[in-house]
Amino acid sequence: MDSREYLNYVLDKLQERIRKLDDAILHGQKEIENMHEYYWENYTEMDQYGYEDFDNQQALLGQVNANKEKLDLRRRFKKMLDSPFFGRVDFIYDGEEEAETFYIGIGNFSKESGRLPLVYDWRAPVSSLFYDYDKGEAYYDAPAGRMEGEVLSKWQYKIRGGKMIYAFESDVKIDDEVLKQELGSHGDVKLKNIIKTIQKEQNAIIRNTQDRILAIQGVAGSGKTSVALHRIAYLLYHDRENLKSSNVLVLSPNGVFSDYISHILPELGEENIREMSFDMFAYRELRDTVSDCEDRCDQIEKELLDEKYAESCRKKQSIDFVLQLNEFVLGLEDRLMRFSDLKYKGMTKSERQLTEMFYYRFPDIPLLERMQAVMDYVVDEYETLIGRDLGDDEIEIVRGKFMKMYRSTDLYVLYNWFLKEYGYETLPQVSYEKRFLKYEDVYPMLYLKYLLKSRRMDRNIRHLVIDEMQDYSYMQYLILDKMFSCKMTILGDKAQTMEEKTRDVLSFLPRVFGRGIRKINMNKSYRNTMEIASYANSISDVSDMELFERHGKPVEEQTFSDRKAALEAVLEKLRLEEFETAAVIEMTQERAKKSAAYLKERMEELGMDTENRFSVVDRDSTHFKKGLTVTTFYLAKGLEFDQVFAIYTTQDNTPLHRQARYICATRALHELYMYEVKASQD
Ligand SMILES: Nc1ncnc2c1ncn2[C@@H]1O[C@H](COP(=O)(O)OP(=O)(O)OP(=O)(O)O)[C@@H](O)[C@H]1O
Repeated sequence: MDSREYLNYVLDKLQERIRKLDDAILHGQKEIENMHEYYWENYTEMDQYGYEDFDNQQALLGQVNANKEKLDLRRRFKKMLDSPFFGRVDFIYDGEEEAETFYIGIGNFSKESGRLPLVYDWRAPVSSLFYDYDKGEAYYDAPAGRMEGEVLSKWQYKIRGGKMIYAFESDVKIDDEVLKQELGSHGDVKLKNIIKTIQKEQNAIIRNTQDRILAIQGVAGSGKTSVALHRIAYLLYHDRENLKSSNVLVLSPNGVFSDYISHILPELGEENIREMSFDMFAYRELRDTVSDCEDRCDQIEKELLDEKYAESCRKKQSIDFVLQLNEFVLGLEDRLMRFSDLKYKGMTKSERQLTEMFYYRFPDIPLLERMQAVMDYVVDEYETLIGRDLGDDEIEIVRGKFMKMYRSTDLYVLYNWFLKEYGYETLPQVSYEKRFLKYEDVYPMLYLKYLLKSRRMDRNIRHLVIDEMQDYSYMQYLILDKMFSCKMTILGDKAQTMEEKTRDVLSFLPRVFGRGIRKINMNKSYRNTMEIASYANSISDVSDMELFERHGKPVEEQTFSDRKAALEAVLEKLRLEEFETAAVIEMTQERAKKSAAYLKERMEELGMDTENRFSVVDRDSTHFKKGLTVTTFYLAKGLEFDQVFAIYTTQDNTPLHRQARYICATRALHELYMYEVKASQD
């Protein structure tokens, strides 16, 4: 059967299965309704122990789940009606006479459940032949062992609306053609799935299951984020027993980024995963100590204005600072405690007895939790003696007596002791409501917290993805190591560090996570045209980057006498009819705000649709929209746009500004405009 016939055959079978599923789902829904009805009619008469009630509930739950599975399946098959497969491999197993044909698509599909697939999921073992080999000897690893043989041919297809647009036998060159088409297209607003064109080096990362921690240093646009998400989809597919979407957490830079990537997993047939920014997590963890904290955006804005500020921040995240905190906590054992005799009704313990217990019975319990352990022990002993449990009120009184033996349990106060002792400027001594923590102190305080109290690790998380790894400090990694002992995919690009110097976290990660970490480099860039990538690299002295051969317009550099003139030029060059996305990227929030106001007004004057095709992305934004986005370089990180207009002033010439320009430039897919504003005005 040739591939067109095969397509029709698969479409036919898909329709058939969808029809069957429709019936089964309807039947299931009726069943659920009947069960509900039965329950409400009979529940007063159900046996007094609740067994029947329980059985009914279980049966209902079972039916609901079964129906949900069918609904998911139907959704997948309906999606497959549009494009059931995109690839094919003809493979002859060693020792066999005839080749077998494997069609590859977004999900598995067979005529009936349990039958051999007509289409194989791109994550199935056999599908790796498609990504890893051209014609010739090949193998894949199946659950039963290694399957060796020869790839006789490989095909690629474009199918839309169930119609074959093209089909050709592919070799390396044509592979590149397809990739070029994919990369050259505009029409996607958010990050797209890349299953049709996953490259060999990317596939190795996606299918890596043996390493506990995978750290990927990849140049801008090399597909790190895409690969990390496809890797999660792959792991979910292969380890369904142990890994559910809810077990995966992405530490992402901000809410817009989360939205930008949010559809990929659902598109690949998986449920979405949880995401969170580390700053948000830190803020939540410190909420009972301080009433508010600065975040990374505040810090970058300050660093742009004052280079010295950056220095002080860096100092407080350094290895030396960590060592000082460790040393401080060692000394704190004595300094923090003031033991005294304890007496409550018949419960008595001398100062000496309590001291001994504190130091010798529970030495491994973190300092701020140890007194509770001593108390539990003493109370337990007393309750056995009197033959009854103490009431809640009594326990509270006893707890008060024990806790008084700490000079302070307030993390804010203890951190201040540390700052004073080691010669740093201390925090103002104010009440909780007025405690506002600068960004430079957020993670040191959190680190101190975890030295003094056991960390509350989320056991439910089995895989952690850390994107933009270069933005996390040594101290932040130590905290992450204390919180999570699960598998991790860590990815980033040292050239995109948002500081004056690039930060190569791979140099210290093994020190934090131990030897179980596997480092991988991705040097080929796919996002930008060659013109844009070469321009960007010249800003940041990046030289070890391989560029994908795709050409576009030259980068336009222009200097303007004032901001208004630059923004007018943006309006002139903006081509929202042709492109889906464009961005004006500014250095600071304040400037982004002003430019956004100007642009919005002017776009309205020009009759453009600002309601649907204009948005401002600031630190509170949670959505990424099509059209023109006005934002700052630090929020644009990780995103991409068809047209990018970077706007900066002549005075923006610190190393950090240079880094910022690099980040702006690498966001552009097709066209890049670098606009310098001459005057010192903002
Ligand atoms: N194999 C591929 N096939 C098709 N497109 C790809 C492939 N690899 C990467 N791309 C595209 O390249 C662009 C960059 O991908 P992605 O955002 O994942 O890279 P990144 O390394 O995380 O980038 P950055 O660090 O610069 O934000 C995206 O448009 C993505 O779809």
